[in-house]
Amino acid sequence: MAPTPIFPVKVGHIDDVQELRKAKQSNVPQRFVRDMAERPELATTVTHPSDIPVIDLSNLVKGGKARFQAEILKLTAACEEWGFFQVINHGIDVEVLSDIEKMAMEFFMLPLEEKQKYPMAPGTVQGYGQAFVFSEDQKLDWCNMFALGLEPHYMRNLSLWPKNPPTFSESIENYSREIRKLCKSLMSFIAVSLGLNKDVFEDMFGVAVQAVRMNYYPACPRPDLVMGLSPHSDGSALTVLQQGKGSSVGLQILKNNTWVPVQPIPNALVINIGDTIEVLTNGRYKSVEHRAVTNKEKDRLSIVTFYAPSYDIELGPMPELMDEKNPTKFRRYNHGEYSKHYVTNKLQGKKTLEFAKIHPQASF
Ligand SMILES: O=C(O)CCC(=O)C(=O)O
Ligand SMILES: [Fe+2]
Repeated sequence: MAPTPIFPVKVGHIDDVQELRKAKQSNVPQRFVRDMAERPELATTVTHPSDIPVIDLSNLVKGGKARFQAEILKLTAACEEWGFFQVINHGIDVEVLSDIEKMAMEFFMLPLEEKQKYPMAPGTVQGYGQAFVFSEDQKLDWCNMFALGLEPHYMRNLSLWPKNPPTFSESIENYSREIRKLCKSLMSFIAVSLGLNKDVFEDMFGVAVQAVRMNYYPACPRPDLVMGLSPHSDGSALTVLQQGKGSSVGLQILKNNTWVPVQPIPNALVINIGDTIEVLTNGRYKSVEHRAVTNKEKDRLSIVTFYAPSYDIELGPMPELMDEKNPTKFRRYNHGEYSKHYVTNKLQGKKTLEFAKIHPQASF
């Protein structure tokens, strides 16, 4: 079952951040100003970019036994300790990556009236606007999004694309096909890293759902007061994130209570573990909270693909990964229901995973 819109929701007036940027004001409207505790504290963020693991996919795909084993160990550590890594030598043509970026920027640079022909309704992540806004008093992110729920039949959703010239359809089709291949291959290596059969996820997921979201963060006069994208974990199994060339550094992940920026590596893709893998592995690999911050001078683009099981699939921790010392932490549930829960709640750290958590009963 695919996520369905919920109505009616009163979200109040939502300023378009690109239009605010064009107006060149030195301040930001109150609805974007975070309460003290939620402000990004840009000055105190650590910068150890080299800490975030880098996985060389070529070692896994064609590396020979020794290199394969060594890279699998790196992957295990990356998933266990970080939940995030950057993948290099992923085999995706740089043109495929640059095409989608170009196309996304062309879209965001269209006049507002054009973009608003594809409005994002509350409770869906489809079209242009601000997702995850559900009340009039909710603070807004300094971000514009354009999202396409691609599922397996993504052509259907391409009609959303303005003008839809063949090159646009082609770029997004190529991109999605390549990212799907990458996700399948990463899922198989993740299975191996857990000591499982390499096809276990592929067999379990059915026809995997894929959605792409393009996030555009215009430069902001007060990056210290606003959030580009609120802290959250992803509801997917795996997320593939492309940071736009020449964009400002904006993605940060929460590690040991500190926000660590992810420095873009040219042509690398950022991968992160989503809630679904956390559930399947009974918490061995965790989805990690992340957020985006803005920059005073530079804008930023990210293109994000969420890869998840088919909506009909029932999920829960895998028996192979549980034992007496590691009893079940999550209940079984239908993945479509989880997705619906995810898109109909505001982004708030790892709160959405509460949906699946089992809280041990006090025994009497
Ligand atoms: O723009 C980014 O780097 C973060 C995007 C993200 O986390 C998301 O779209 O889920
Ligand atoms: Fe995310």
